[in-house]
Amino acid sequence: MKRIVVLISGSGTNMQAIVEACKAGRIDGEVVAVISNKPGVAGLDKAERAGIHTAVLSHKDFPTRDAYDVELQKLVEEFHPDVVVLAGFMRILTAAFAEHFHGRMLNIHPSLLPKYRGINTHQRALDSGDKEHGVSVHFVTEELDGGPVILQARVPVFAGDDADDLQQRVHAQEHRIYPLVVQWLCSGRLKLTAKGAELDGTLLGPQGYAAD
Ligand SMILES: Nc1nc2c(c(=O)[nH]1)N[C@@H](CN(C=O)c1ccc(C(=O)N[C@@H](CCC(=O)O)C(=O)O)cc1)CN2
Ligand SMILES: NCC(=O)N[C@@H]1O[C@H](COP(=O)([O-])[O-])[C@@H](O)[C@H]1O
Repeated sequence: MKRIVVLISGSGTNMQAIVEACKAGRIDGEVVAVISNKPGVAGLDKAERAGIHTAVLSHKDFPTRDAYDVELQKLVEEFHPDVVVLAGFMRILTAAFAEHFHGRMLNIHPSLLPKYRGINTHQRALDSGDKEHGVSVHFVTEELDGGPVILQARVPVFAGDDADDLQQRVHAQEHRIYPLVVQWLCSGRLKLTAKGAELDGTLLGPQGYAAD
């Protein structure tokens, strides 16, 4: 049973999907802690209702990004994680933090990477007139949203959509694919090697696993 620590900054619906998958036996793991950089967010309530230890470490209490990440790394390690999951965690992590958890830290990003790294992805897709949008799960490296992509899911963009419409459509796919990838990592099927992301020993393409 792998130990999973989830980092959040907001509503925590992806964290909840992973917790539910663990409890249902679809992930060979247990979420042992949920840590937020923001106090009072709904994701903390969701975790507490699920009986999961929560902690808040506010970046506003630290003079630099490096100082924050040193403390965040100590806090995360208190729970002896096998896997660290970023689930709407809205802080850019330092190279030292990313390296410390190299190969065992995942992120979910609301775009079809490499398109739209960073934030505000739904509006950017709308502004570009994209007819397709989606979500990517990737390993976390120093390069922001640049780590090897593991799995993507696509959603259509309809005329009249606004950013909230896209967010809801993307969220539904996130809750479907993130638990899958977390299980691949927990079960040992997924590894980050010098060649990139490998699933069952097969190197994944630049946009991750392709079912067909
Ligand atoms: N070194 C890395 N850090 C992080 C990665 C990563 O791949 N490498 N993924 C992000 C998650 N993310 C998008 O998926 C993301 C989160 C936050 C930001 C950002 O610009 N944050 C600002 C603050 C924004 C805010 O508070 O609303 C900042 O940190 O100054 C961009 C992308 C997590 N970290
Ligand atoms: N750049 C990171 C980013 O924007 N991540 C996005 O934040 C949301 C968190 O929702 P949740 O808190 O309900 O899981 C998710 O849509 C995730 O893709």
